[in-house]
Amino acid sequence: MASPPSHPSHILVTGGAGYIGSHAVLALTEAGYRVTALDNLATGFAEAVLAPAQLIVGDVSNAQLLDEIFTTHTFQGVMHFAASSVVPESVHHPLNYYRNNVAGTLNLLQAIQKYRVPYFILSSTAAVYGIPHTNPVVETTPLHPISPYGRTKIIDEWMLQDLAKSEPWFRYGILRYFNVAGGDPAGRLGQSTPKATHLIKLACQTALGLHPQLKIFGNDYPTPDGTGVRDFIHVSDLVAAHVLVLQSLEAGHPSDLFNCGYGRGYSVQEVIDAVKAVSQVDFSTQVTPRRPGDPPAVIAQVDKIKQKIGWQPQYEDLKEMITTAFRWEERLHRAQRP
Ligand SMILES: NC(=O)c1ccc[n+]([C@@H]2O[C@H](COP(=O)([O-])OP(=O)(O)OC[C@H]3O[C@@H](n4cnc5c(N)ncnc54)[C@H](O)[C@@H]3O)[C@@H](O)[C@H]2O)c1
Ligand SMILES: O=c1ccn([C@@H]2O[C@H](COP(=O)(O)OP(=O)(O)O[C@H]3O[C@H](CO)[C@H](O)[C@H](O)[C@H]3O)[C@@H](O)[C@H]2O)c(=O)[nH]1
Repeated sequence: MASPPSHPSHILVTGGAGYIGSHAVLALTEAGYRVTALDNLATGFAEAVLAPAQLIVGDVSNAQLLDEIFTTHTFQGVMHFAASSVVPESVHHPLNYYRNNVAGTLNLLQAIQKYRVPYFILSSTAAVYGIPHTNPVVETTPLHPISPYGRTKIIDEWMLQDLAKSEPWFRYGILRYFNVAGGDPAGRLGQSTPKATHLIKLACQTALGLHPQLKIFGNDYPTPDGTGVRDFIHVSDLVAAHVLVLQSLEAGHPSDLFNCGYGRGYSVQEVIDAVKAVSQVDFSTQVTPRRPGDPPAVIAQVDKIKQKIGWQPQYEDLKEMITTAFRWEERLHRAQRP
């Protein structure tokens, strides 16, 4: 982690009460930044915004609120995590996704233009690539999103790129996350997302007896063991990348776009075996048909982020990542028991 600057920049973190945003708030605070989170608590939790960061409860779509926030504070940068991000939900309610992810981001960018906030970091996603024909996926791989969610994130990327072309004082970093998992290794934060659909979180919940069994969505993929393969990145490594990208913009580097993963894949079966080993529970699984829209394998090419901003992951070990997720899930489980 970089040493704290002598005059801390003030960073606005939208979605700062959510899973990844709350870890970013913590990483920014530890790097010496002053942090304010803006979150409507749709899927986030006020207690996830750890002091001394401040939370403003409100919506990025509220232009009047943004006027108030940007006139009472001077921000040097914005990290924009606030979004809706459940792929199947985006298929059933596409306009809600365009409203929250596109209109919300547009509203925020209009305020950023009005108040001249120089640095912006966007949460994008591997979902912009759709079903990759080859792996690993490079940043220049053509974009073929297959869900409204993925399309809303491409539109966000385009808005940023066009704004930067028209405003020379404005620079951005776009981070395309692959599969994010785990929690703060010191146990202060984790993934509390309600109704999460993510494999590692669901497997940990199943190990704790919260689900009778874990479904394996297809074992007939053209992969070594037939189950889907994904590139899992620990949330603490991901938010460290955000801080480095922000610092590179502050140091004068140009706008850029980066994949965020580890460049290696684990299969669904390998993840399940690792969760069983960590939890020491041999929970039940059931193979079901493939989940519609799931690519067989998605693995990031991550040379660019390593070479350009010197990002070095610390938590690549799958069992270590799962251990942090499992410990957080145990804590949530204990807190919810009468
Ligand atoms: N979790 C992943 O695997 C993953 C992968 C790729 C990209 N992403 C992206 O990362 C970002 C964070 O995702 P997450 O997993 O932490 O999800 P999350 O749901 O935990 O966090 C999103 C946060 O944004 C808030 N929010 C949503 N709409 C808002 C609005 N209009 N105004 C203010 N706050 C609002 C929610 O209350 C929540 O706290 C999202 O942009 C998501 O698309 C996540
Ligand atoms: O109960 C489950 C849940 C998942 N899976 C499998 O596990 C793998 C990972 O699935 P996740 O739902 O955990 O993650 P996705 O790869 O579908 O999607 C995640 O990564 C995407 C980028 O690749 C998007 O960013 C998206 O928002 C984010 O949820 C897939 O092969 C899926 O079929 C199961 O077998 N059983």
